[in-house]
Amino acid sequence: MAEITLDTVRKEFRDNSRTIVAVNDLDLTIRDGEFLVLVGPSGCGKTTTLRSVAGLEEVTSGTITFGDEDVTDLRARDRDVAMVFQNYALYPHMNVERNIGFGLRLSTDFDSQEITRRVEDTAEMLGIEDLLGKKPKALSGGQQQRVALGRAIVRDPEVFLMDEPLSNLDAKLRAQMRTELQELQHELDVTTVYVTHDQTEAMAMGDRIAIMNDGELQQVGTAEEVYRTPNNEFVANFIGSPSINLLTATVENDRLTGPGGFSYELSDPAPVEGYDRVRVGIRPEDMTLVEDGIDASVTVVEQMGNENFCYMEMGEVDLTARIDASLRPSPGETVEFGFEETALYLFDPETGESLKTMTDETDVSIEDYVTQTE
Ligand SMILES: Nc1ncnc2c1ncn2[C@@H]1O[C@H](COP(=O)(O)OP(=O)(O)OP(=O)(O)O)[C@@H](O)[C@H]1O
Repeated sequence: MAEITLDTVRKEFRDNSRTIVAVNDLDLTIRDGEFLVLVGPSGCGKTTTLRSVAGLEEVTSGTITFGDEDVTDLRARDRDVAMVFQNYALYPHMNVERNIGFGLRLSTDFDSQEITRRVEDTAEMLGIEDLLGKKPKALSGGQQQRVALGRAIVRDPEVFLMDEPLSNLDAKLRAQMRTELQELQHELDVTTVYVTHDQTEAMAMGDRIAIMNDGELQQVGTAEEVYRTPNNEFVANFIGSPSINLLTATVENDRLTGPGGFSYELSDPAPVEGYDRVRVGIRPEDMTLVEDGIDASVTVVEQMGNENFCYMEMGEVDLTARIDASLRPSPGETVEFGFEETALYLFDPETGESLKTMTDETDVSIEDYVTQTE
């Protein structure tokens, strides 16, 4: 087991005469035994960060340590890590047993009895002991993914690194494998870094989530922390599905005034003191339709089964509210919406920094959130 520390890790690529900063002085600690999910939009530097931890990229500057050991200059094969990629990279001509044992056979550390024992134990752990004689092409996507995992587990590494390992699976299997992988990781207690661009997957799986944008770490925290107390507008907007509603409002005394008649009097104006403009965020799940709220015009209502998504316009701002399944306003109808002030997010209009610490007083738990949005 190992705690992984990235200290001011920077990775630049040269592309013709241009310098691309893929990872910009990243500080991050992954705790011993933790399942940390690295998430962010395409090109934000997730894979480069993971490959740097693996030793597959040489960092431009900064240090990476596993426990007390500085591994920055160690080659990949001298770091005790196992990687699982989205393309399973199984050897097509080898059966499952040989695929799982391949890495062990290359090493001089294991005799054939030990290899057989380890492969059988791993296959049993993954529920694929009946498939040991089969070739990859005879396996389903989920089974192939288990074999790829088996190849990583069998080595009993200090660190697991996974890059979108479930992205080739269909939605149902992906959801099932998420749970299995999480259970397995907790059972094995191996420090794990898991990369995905899917925030729902990140929320569902990570002990903690590290959100990156443009090579920079935006926030690290539990699902609940990044959802309820985002550091900035980027995190608030990236986490949540459908996305948070955002608008710019002017501030006059205690009153926020925005597009299309948005008007709201803050009972606690302290966060916006000194601002004449702020960015306001309201999560779709924090909005309710009420009788004496703020006007918006309904455009579409999407029925989701256990609830409805109500899409609306308020001046030039598009809004989404998650409303009760029994409520079905008609397109074109003017409705009124409300929210609790504690559920309001406020951001600096220039820097995007959060202006308030959210309190967790709304009734949507993270568990509800994850199941509802799948
Ligand atoms: N070998 C390379 N040479 C030049 N530029 C690179 C190289 N590898 C990555 N980059 C650039 O570095 C930045 C970060 O890329 P990276 O693959 O780490 O992002 P990512 O968040 O993993 O994206 P995705 O989710 O699309 O895989 C991008 O701008 C990418 O184009």
